[in-house]
Formats: sequence, structure tokens, C-alpha cells
Amino acid sequence: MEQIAKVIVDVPTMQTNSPYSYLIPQEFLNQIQVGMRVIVSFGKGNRKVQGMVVGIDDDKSFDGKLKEIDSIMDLQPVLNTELLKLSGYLAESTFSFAITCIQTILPNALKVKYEKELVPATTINDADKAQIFGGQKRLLFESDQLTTQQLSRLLKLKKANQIKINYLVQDRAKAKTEIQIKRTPNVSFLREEFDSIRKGAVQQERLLNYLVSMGEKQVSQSDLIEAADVSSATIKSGEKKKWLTRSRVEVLRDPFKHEVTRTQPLKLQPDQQNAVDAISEKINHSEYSPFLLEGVTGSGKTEVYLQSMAQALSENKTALMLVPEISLTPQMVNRVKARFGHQVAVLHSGLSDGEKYDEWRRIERGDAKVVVGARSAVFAPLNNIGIIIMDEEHETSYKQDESPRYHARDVALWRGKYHGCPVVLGSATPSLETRARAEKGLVTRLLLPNRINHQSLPAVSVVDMKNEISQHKESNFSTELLDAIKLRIQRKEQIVLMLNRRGYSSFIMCRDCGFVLMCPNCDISLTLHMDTHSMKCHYCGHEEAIPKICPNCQSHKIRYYGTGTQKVETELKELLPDARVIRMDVDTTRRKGAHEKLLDEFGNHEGDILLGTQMIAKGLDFPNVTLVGVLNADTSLGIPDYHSSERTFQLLTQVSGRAGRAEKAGQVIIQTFNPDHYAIQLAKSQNYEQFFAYEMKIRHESNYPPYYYAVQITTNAATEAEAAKLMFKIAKQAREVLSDQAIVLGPTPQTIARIKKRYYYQLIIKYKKEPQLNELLTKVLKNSQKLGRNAAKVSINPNPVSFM
Ligand SMILES: Nc1ncnc2c1ncn2[C@@H]1O[C@H](COP(=O)(O)OP(=O)(O)OP(=O)(O)O)[C@@H](O)[C@H]1O
Ligand SMILES: [Zn+2]
Ligand SMILES: [Zn+2]
Repeated sequence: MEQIAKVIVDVPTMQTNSPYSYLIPQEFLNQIQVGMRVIVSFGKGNRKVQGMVVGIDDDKSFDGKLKEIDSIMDLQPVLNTELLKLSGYLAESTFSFAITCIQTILPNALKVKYEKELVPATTINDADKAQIFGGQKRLLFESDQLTTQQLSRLLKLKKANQIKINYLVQDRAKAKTEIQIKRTPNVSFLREEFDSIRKGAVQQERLLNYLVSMGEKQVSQSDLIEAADVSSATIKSGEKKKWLTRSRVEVLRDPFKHEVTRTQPLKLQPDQQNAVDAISEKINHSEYSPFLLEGVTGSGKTEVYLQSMAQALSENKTALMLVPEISLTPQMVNRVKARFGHQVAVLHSGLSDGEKYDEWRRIERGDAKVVVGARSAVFAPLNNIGIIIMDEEHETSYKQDESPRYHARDVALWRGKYHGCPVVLGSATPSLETRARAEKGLVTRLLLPNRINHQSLPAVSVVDMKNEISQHKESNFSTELLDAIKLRIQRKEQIVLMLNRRGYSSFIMCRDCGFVLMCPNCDISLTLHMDTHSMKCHYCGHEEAIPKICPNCQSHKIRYYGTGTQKVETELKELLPDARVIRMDVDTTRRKGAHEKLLDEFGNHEGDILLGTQMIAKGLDFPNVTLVGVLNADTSLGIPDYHSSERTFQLLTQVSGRAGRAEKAGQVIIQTFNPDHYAIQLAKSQNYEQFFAYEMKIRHESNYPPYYYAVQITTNAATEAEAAKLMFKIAKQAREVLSDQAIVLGPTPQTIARIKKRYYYQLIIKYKKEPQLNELLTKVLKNSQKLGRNAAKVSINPNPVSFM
């Protein structure tokens, strides 16, 4: 009998999206399984490539001559049937390569070449053990060093669980340790030292000042450098003079690893109970059912998630919970851990490959029954899923913006169908798509219309900054907001201030000639970073020094523009010298765990004001916060995209929801130049339903999603002409197959027309039903690949979250 394996080869082209057939060698008959990786010869040159077995046929009818599989890479499947099927769905629905989709699902540790070792299990018999291990405890598994006979033998032993295989993943995480500083306990000695330093040694003076006031706690050297504004050389000389001691200390790598105090389920409010009951019924009946949990901010959605997950566990099933960006939601992760303890696996980008792989294995083995993670956690290898939850389902970070361009919501729904389980999409401001699907009855709506304990939503007022500006110029703070801040500080309450920075950044401009410093590789201005004292490009990473004179006209009046958080912080310190400000933005949260640390400080009331960018809008639950201020509501409105009103409304509602969540009532002040805009007016009344109705009307009138589907086609090339030429050709092909109902926008250059020295053109197709479209797009991709490496490239983005 002959067996034929269907193999997806690691040669990313559209042509290789269908599996290739390979003969299974006699030695591997009935040994090779679907989901194992193999080595095969590919193409005319018989290049050795990796491949994934996606099917096995006992069919002998094949009469052509087939190549044999060369070798195997795994002794057991690394992907199960479900995840393999899912990779197929991904490839098809996102116009991506099958192999890229498989790799997206596999953890990194399995992608790169890691060493594997074999160890005998207790069940192995002595003869086998002696023969294979020859008295050694372990054996490196290098399949290219072994004969097919040897491999076949190992496969059999593995199948009988007589050997075990370990992946020796090198931990690639850096920064496991840091240098910490402790001052000498002898403070009077420090005071005397002021006299001994030579005049003008300002750094040493600053260091002494800092040491005298820092207290007994240990601080990291890098924090000290920043806080005291001294160099590491000064610290070293301080060590020589016995002012301080330095030591290397191990720091926690996983910010979520620390133990959390366990919590018990709360007694549910009636609305919460209804929601949990409806979800539990579907869990118990193993029934696929999409839910929209629409609950105002502070209505207790999290408790509904937790108790629904508990229901799944009690039915011996598992639970998957997705959150927008894990580093931004430490509070949520802690709540899940506090309820489910060691059964929880957390997948986040802060983990090293090794740690991720460990968590992945824990999930696969069934040791972790609850998984919390951001977008890619939707591929967690859970078996027997009883519930899938997607918190803040409207967040755009759920959509991946590189290939495969999937939306985690679609994948969650696919897996929900596969496992027969409820999928709960939760939000205070659902995406229009999801809310519209609920309207059509495709999604069941569960409502939490009230805050816990019937605390009212905070009162929101809108301040027209046009009036303010004419009165007292350039300040970021209106009189109303400033007075409100002072009042809270007096009352020892806390304040959250948000600076809306989407589409807006701090740049440098010459006041004499208007020159703006641009990235040499991209069509975008460079952003000023005070912490590194440099100008950076957010797209390609280009970095250069801050110019002191204008490169264009040599004027010295080159100035810093844009309302950066640092600038606001400086102004706050001038206006309210006694207020303690905690600043949270990309600069202060770059280091691992920094985000959580700052939030902890704020939670412990070590700061009065939490000042930050969008990252502070989500999910924070601090009972002492009674005032939320939005400094500039408009910047996200100004973006020429059909989503901008929706984004602005969502953001304002989310951030407003941070105020008055416990006993004390909350207040929100929104500063804007567009006080009459509907997104701002409706955010003021925090009326999601009204916003939904109004925005749907606008989308209907202008033929936008969710009334239409959309697909974005992009070309890029080394010259603008090439990118445009290919785009126009595709547009022509598209117009030939599309019906009259479809609407084609473009071709146009993209908003940022040049990135990393390549030019971008795009075409948007809005459509309702176009049976020929998918086929055309697949063909376009195939053709573009024949053009070769340096030619113009095409990419396709189905249902883009933005048209820009
Ligand atoms: N049944 C309950 N009894 C008492 N307190 C509750 C109950 N349910 C939730 N809470 C508390 O109410 C507060 C708000 O709940 P939670 O943070 O879950 O709201 P949310 O709907 O997720 O809000 P947001 O959308 O703003 O993040 C939390 O401090 C939570 O512990
Ligand atoms: Zn750049
Ligand atoms: Zn100039």
C-alpha cells in the first residue's frame, strides 16, 4: 500500500497555497501524521524546504511519479486539525499565503531552528533504552543526522509514549538584570561631601542632592540617571567616594508573574445575572452563539466575563479571553488571574520566545484552561473551548495590519462555530458592524444599561477652546478645567487628563521659513523625542539629531510644535507647582513593566494627576478618580477617514467612563474647537444608541460600511510611476468584472505616499455582492508574483479599519 502526504511547502507564493503531493517512504507508513512538519525536495532544483503535512491519502490511484518525503522535523503533530483548518480559512479570507498563515498560528519557538532533545520515559524497555540512548540521559534530536530507519523507530516509540521530546529554546529575552543603587546610610557624611567637591562640578552636586533626599530604598541606575540628571560616570565616581553602592539585581521579567490575591465571585446585579444566564445556557448546550454585551462604562462587564468563564470551566471546558493590548490592560489581566489562579495562561508580546512557548505548551497540554491575550492569542491551542470573550470589541488593534490581515473578531467567530460555543463581544461603544449585526438579529444583544450601584454616569461639559484661546492665548488649560483640577486636588481626589494625539505629533518647524524636518525615507515629518534628544520617524525608525538652526534658511528660530505630553506636563508644573503628575506616554512606558508600575503608583495615590495619551482611556478602574479632562478632543476628528467620528466618540466615551466609578460622583470636561460636532455632542450625553442611529444614517447616505463591504488594494514600487501604472491596470481589470452596484475609489496615492523609500498607490472597492471579486483579486496577486523580486508589489486588505 502506498500513502501520499499533502504538504504545504515553505515557499511563500500564491501558487503554493494548494498542497503538493509527496510519497510517504515505507519506513514512515502510518507514522507520519497531519500537523507534523517534514523536509521535502521542491521544484526543479530539488531545493530542500520545510513543509507542513495537511492531509494523508491512502489513495493508490495516483499514477504519476511522486517525490518521497526526505525527512521529518517533528515526532508529534505541532498543529491540530482545528488550527490547520483555521490556517486554510485565514489564507482564503485574507488573500495570504497558506504557509504564512500556518506560521502565524505557530509559536515563534517552532519557527526558528531550535535544538530538540529526546529523553526516555519511564515506560521504555531496557533494550530500547540501551540501544537508543546508549547509557546517556538525553540525546540531541537532529533529524538530518538520523537515517529513516532510526527516525521511524523513534516515531514508534514516541507514539507509544516511551520517549519524550523537549525543545531547547534559548531565552532571547534581554534585560533580566539591572544595576541598582543604594546610598550610604551615613547621610551626614553625604552632607559634608558638598564641601569636598570642586566648584562647578554640577553633576556631582546634583547627585549628592539626590542621594540626600532619596531615602533608603534602592533605585535602578537608569532611573537615577534620569531623575538626578547625571551621567553613569558620575555615579561610578560616587561609588568610589563611598557615597553609594552599586549592585546587579535580577528583575522580574514577566510583569504579570507576581502572585495576586484571589477573589470570589460577586453577587450579580439583575442585568448581569441575565447576561450570565443567557451565555451559560449556550455553554451548557455546546451551541455556537454570538453575543454583544453592550454595557455602559463601569456597568460590570468584567464580572459577567469572569462568571461566564467559570461556567465553562465547571463544564470541563476551556475559556479564551481577548483584550486589546495586554500591556495596556494590566488591571484586566490581574482580575482574571485573581479569579482563576494558576489555570490562567497569559500570552503577550512582552514574553520571550521561550516563555511564550512554555505558555503555549501549557495550553496545549491542557494545564492552562483559561487564556488571556491580545490579538494573536486568538490562535491559542485550546481544546474544547467553552467560551470566547472579546473585550472592547470595537478596538482597531484587533485587526492585524500586515499579512495575514485578519481581524481577531472573525477568527473568534470561526472558532466559536468550530467548538460550538458562545462568543461574547463586549463594549460600552460597540463597533458599528457588530451593533448593526445585532440589529439584524445575527448577534444577540445583552444590555447593561446602568452602572454598578446605580451610580450615574459622570456629568460631561464641553468647553469651546475658540473662546478660551482669544482670552489667554497658548495655554492647554481652560479656566473651567484648571479650576476643576484645583478643587479635586484640594479634596484629595484624583484626576485623569488625556491628550488626544492620534494623527498628531510633536514636530519641529522654522518660524522664519516654515521648514519642517521630514524623514528622508518616508513622506512624514520626524517626531521630537525629548528622552533620547533626537528626531525619529515612526514608520521606518530613522533617527537624527535635533537641529539647532534651520537646515533650510539657517535661522535660529527653529521651534518645537505640537502639544506633546511633555509640554503639557511642563505647563502643569508651572500652573500647579504642588500637584504630583504621573505622565504616561510612549516615552515613559517603553520599558517593560513601566506601564503597570505607573498605574500602581497612581492607584496608591502617589500622584494626583495621571496625564497621558490614548493609552489611559481603556479599562482603568480607580475609585478615587472624580475628574477626567480631555485636552484636545479634535485631533482625531480632523483625520479624513470615514471612521473618524466613530473613533472620536468611542475614545471620548471610554475616557469619560474613568470618572466617578465608585461612591463619589464624577465629572468630565472636554476641550474642543468643534463643540457642535455630533460626535462630541453625543459623547457629552454618552448616548451610544443615539450615536449609532445617527452615524448609521451618515454611513447609509454616503455608502460606507457596514452598508457596504470594502477591500483596499495597494501597490508599492521603487518609483511612483511603477506603483501607479500597476494600480491603474488593476483598476481597469476590476471595473471589467464588477457590477454597477460596486463603487470604486481611486486609484490614488496613499495618504503617506512614500514609506521606507517605496511609493504607494491604492484603490478602494466598496461593494455589496460581487461573486467574481475574490477570484479576480487572487488572480491579481498571482500575476504580481510572476513579476519578480524587484518589481512592483500588490497587497490586499479586506475590510480595512481605515481607508488611509
Ligand atoms: N455585582 C457586583 N457587585 C458589586 N460590585 C461590582 C459588581 N460587578 C462589578 N462590580 C464592580 O464595579 C466596578 C466596575 O466594573 P467593571 O470594571 O467590570 O466595569 P466595565 O463594564 O468593565 O467598565 P469599563 O467598560 O469602563 O471598563 C468594578 O470595580 C467592579 O469590581
Ligand atoms: Zn521614515
Ligand atoms: Zn528656516
